[in-house]
Amino acid sequence: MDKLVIEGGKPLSGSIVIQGAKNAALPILAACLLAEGTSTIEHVPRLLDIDVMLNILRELGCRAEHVGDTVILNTETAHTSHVPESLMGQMRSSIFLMGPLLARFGETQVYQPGGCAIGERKIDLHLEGLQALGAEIEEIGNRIICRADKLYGAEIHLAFPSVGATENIMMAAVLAEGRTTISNAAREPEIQDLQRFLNEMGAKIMGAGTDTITIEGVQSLTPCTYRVIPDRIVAGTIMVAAAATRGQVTLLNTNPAHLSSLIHVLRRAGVQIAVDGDIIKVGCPGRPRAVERVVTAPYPAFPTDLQSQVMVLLALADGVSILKETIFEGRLKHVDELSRMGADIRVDLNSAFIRGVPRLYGATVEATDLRAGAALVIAGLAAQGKTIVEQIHHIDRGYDCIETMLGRLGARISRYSPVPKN
Ligand SMILES: CC(=O)N[C@H]1[C@@H](OP(=O)(O)OP(=O)(O)OC[C@H]2O[C@@H](n3ccc(=O)[nH]c3=O)[C@H](O)[C@@H]2O)O[C@H](CO)[C@@H](O)[C@@H]1O
Ligand SMILES: C=C(OP(=O)(O)O)C(=O)O
Repeated sequence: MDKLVIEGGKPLSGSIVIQGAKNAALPILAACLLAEGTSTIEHVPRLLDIDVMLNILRELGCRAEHVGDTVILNTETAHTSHVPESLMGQMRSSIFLMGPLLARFGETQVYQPGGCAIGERKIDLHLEGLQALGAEIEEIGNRIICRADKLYGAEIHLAFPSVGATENIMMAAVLAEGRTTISNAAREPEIQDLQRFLNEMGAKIMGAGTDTITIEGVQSLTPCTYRVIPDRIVAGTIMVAAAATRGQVTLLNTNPAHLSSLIHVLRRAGVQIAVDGDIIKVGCPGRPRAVERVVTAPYPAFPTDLQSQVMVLLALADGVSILKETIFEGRLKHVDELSRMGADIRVDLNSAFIRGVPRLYGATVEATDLRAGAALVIAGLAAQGKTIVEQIHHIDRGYDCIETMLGRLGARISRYSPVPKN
């Protein structure tokens, strides 16, 4: 198993171009199935999750190439709507295939998706949405069989603004007969990106970015060329790393509007941030201040995917902060690892009470999930001494060579791969 070895204590400095968004690219790649032919998707990061998505698409009969950051995907040859269990289990985003496969083939067989162990992560809202469009769903153990000779537009109210359920319903409804309305829809920027992509293929969708999305079904879609938005979570991770190491970093190719809740929190912590078009400059010359209360919630509120990274900054801040996680019930596992590095954090239910310490100390720690892993890397960069982060396959799901990216900013970080046995 690969590990990251970090010599901490060096402020990050320099500039960096932000990769394309994993959480936008994954549903867009699945949505390519809706149009038979070759789509070209640009700005697709090179990540484990993207590899898994492309492998699933190949298994379905598509031809997929990932050259640089461009994916060329021919879906014309797709011949099955059955996703193998072993591939479904490799990530959460495999569930995005359900809507497009149902819309294209009139039936699909999938399994419960895998992914990071950050909570129960049910898929009931996905299934209820597809049922409302006319699908019959049979669950046999882990297996889910979904059938609909035809899909019909419907009014769907989500009990919770689930990102994945909103996207799956959009993808299924796009070829349904009539109008679908999703109320209490998720408003994340990745949903707006999916709307833009589907509309580019000929769909008629309005309202992404608000809590009501309207989809007028169309007969067919045409493949297109599309560029994925920048990854706001990777950008946010770098911003926090710059602040935690008291460095000075310029981020290029960002969408600052997508980061406004983080920018607000960082400014409250005393971090200096300047925004100019798609450029964000972050500097933190002194010790950050505690932030009384940060609560994760659906967009545009503070994102759960940046909770663990910001915890590291608050662990080093002057004073006591409270960080409350409201999206995933199991997303505070990094607290134990940060405590091993000297952080003073107490967890009560879904809230972390963080008493800032002047410094963290290097230790051997384990990434328990993707963003927890990113947080431990930030902690290692800011800490005194050597940190070894294990189980970094989680990090590789979402960051395109994190060590190269941080190395360009002056970080002393390297990947250790065990020598293969003969
Ligand atoms: C690939 C992708 O885009 N992943 C993101 C997506 O995940 P994902 O789409 O899985 O997140 P959701 O918004 O669906 O989940 C949010 C909450 O709703 C619950 N829920 C969800 C669906 C459902 O059918 N039933 C149900 O109860 C989940 O258990 C969780 O507690 O949004 C999350 C919340 O912003 C992010 O952390 C993930 O990075
Ligand atoms: C939780 C995440 O991803 P996924 O939904 O793919 O598990 C994430 O990107 O932080």
